[in-house]
Amino acid sequence: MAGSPHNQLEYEASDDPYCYPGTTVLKNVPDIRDAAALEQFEIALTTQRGREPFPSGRLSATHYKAIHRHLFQDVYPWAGRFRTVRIHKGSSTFCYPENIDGEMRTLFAWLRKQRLLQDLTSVEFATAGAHFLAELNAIHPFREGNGRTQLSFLALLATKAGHPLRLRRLDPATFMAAVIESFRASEAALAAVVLDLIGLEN
Ligand SMILES: Nc1ncnc2c1ncn2[C@@H]1O[C@H](COP(=O)(O)OP(=O)(O)OP(=O)(O)O)[C@@H](O)[C@H]1O
Repeated sequence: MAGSPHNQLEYEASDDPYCYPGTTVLKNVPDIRDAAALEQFEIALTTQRGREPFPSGRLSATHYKAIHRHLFQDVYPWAGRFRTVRIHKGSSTFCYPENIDGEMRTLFAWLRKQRLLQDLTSVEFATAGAHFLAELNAIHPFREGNGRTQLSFLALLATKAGHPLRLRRLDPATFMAAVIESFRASEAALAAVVLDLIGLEN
């Protein structure tokens, strides 16, 4: 999450049109050319935007884009728009750009069919919420900012479903390990993290 070490987690992309030529620094609104300075700016501005009310919506794919746009509007000119390049992290290759729109439609149709995960027990919500997060992460629709958008959206979903998240309990390293595990093998660890965030009170 914001502030996590980016060393081996950085996207690897050659000739990435999102970056300044010959660098891995993403082109950005204030035209910052230094990676560390950009990271600091990004954390500061997205934290500030994260404290503001989020755009309202129907918890749809369009709403998901609006949340990314809200968080990253000061940082990236493409905030709120799906990526057009292939990306991977470590050994995980995310959805090819030509399939993102269709995969997002399929995932959000599933979410609607599941009635936005309402009327579920805590354990049921955690299991379904983890599946939703795992799928979202496998799609990774944005060039940057997927983690923060995933969690912001899950928090909205959880509140609407009556299981508000206590995000102060989130341990970024545990969360990331569980997300990576969900990509490779099992969603169980991620469900346990979500359950811990909502508690067992209902
Ligand atoms: N090797 C990996 N395989 C699958 N998912 C990964 C891997 N490494 C990190 N992730 C997940 O990718 C998401 C982060 O994506 P991205 O870097 O686009 O978001 P961010 O908001 O910019 O970063 P962060 O979440 O670190 O603040 C997190 O959910 C993280 O757990």
